[in-house]
Amino acid sequence: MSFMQVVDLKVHYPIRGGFFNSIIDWVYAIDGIDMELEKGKTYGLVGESGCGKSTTGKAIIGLEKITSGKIFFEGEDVTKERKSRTSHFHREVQMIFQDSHSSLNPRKQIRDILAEPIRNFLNLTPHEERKKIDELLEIVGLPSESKEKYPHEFSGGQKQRINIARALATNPKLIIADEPVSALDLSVQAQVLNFMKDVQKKFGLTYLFISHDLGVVKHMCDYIYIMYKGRFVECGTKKDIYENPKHLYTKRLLASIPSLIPVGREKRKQARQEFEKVYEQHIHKAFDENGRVFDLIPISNTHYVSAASAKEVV
Ligand SMILES: Nc1ncnc2c1ncn2[C@@H]1O[C@H](COP(=O)(O)OP(=O)(O)OP(=O)(O)O)[C@@H](O)[C@H]1O
Repeated sequence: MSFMQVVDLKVHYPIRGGFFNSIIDWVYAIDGIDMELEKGKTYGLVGESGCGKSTTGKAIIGLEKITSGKIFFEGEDVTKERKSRTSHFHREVQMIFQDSHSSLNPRKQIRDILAEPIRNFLNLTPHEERKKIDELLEIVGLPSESKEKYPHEFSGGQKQRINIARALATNPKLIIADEPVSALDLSVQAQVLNFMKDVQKKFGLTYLFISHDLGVVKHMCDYIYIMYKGRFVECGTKKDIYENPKHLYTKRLLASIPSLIPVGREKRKQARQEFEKVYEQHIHKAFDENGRVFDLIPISNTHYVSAASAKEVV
């Protein structure tokens, strides 16, 4: 039994028009995709804007109406609409979105934001609930006093940590992360990505990581699906995709990353030597939330990772 399986999934949106507002055409947002996710791994879903990535995430979690196909979670058929899915599914599968700000209710204190999923899914006493909220804040590296505050009192990176804390509140097994760092400043992106990796290790989470950025996906994912116009044109391990891309579209996407981390053993060796030489010039200093300095290195035009993990990859 696979952890999660998506079979021939289609989501088609009708386009209405004319005098009677009848259906005049269809958008084939997802047009027959198959996926198989294994527990504890990170899967990347990559492609350019409009190719159907977000629709895939939303269809899996039940926020989009499925035209046809099947979704199985731990052997259970969960293809039906979200409201008809079991509370087991709602508890075990969570989603975080790009816009960390608008996904937090500005009128609620952090304590109430985190209490909501706890009250919906876990049967805790008020004392246990308070303890759980403190634990969640500790996991995401925020001080306990944060629970008295409101979302506007936090930075973008801290807000995304609160979103992650909320997603973790129900002890999920799968987190679908839709562009979780693309709205954040570059130095904060690396912090949040590395933090997500730590949380994954700690709780054995599976991630479905949606991104248009192959640099970020390379840093995060074990297995990658390349999406183009509602279909997968290629899928494979990180090594398959980056070292031996088959489809022209994947090659084009890869070519668009001016990467410091090239493909192929020989080239990597050269790059390591080069890396050591130019390390000092490429390094960017950043500060974490506790004011500690750390080094960042660019992996694409728009994304940075910590220099320590870039060294590992090169
Ligand atoms: N509710 C809707 N009604 C009609 N068309 C839609 C709807 N939602 C999405 N679409 C269309 O479906 C296609 C896929 O959209 P989707 O948001 O999944 O793409 P994406 O790959 O996530 O893009 P981005 O990276 O820009 O978020 C697009 O052509 C989009 O315009």
